[in-house]
Amino acid sequence: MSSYVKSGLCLALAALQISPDNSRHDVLVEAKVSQKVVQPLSPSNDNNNNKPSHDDENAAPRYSRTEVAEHCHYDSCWIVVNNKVYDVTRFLRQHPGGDDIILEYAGFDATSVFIDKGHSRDAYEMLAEYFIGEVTEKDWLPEMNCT
Ligand code: HEM
Repeated sequence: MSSYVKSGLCLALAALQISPDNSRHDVLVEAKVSQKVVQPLSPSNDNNNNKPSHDDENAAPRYSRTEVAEHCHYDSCWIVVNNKVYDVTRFLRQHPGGDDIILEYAGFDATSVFIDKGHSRDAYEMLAEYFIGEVTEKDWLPEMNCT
């Protein structure tokens, strides 16, 4: 698939808020259908309780899921895990599970798959190195437990 076509596809799926494996879609639809605001769960730090403050000028950059979806390429690969945005472009070639498996989720929410694969503590620590910001509050999804 050409990168031009893939870009378009990523953006279209992002507009519909659908992950490649559809795993996080139900959560969002359920939250919207029940007209409940998704709990404003803070993207907690892996050390926990480092809640972002809106007044904090040094707060991490915020990205909408549509912005994240633009980074769905080998040359620019962002993923979301628990409402945090990671630029894992530099890591693709180092990934023990191969680059393809991450690229499937490039531009998308990879929370379920990252956690379900049972990554080690080391993997979580590595992930933290690629943190670049947080998802904008309107696009937050309920967090999943990492343990
Ligand atoms: C995007 C979703 C991802 C998927 C689906 C995925 C999947 C996998 C799989 C299947 C393995 C096992 C490889 C094997 O048995 O040989 C693995 C291992 C590993 N992955 Fe990922 N991975 C993802 C993202 C990441 C990210 C973003 C990082 C860190 C920045 C990472 C770090 C590691 C590490 C360190 C291992 C070695 C085993 C461990 O320490 O847990 N992975 N991954």
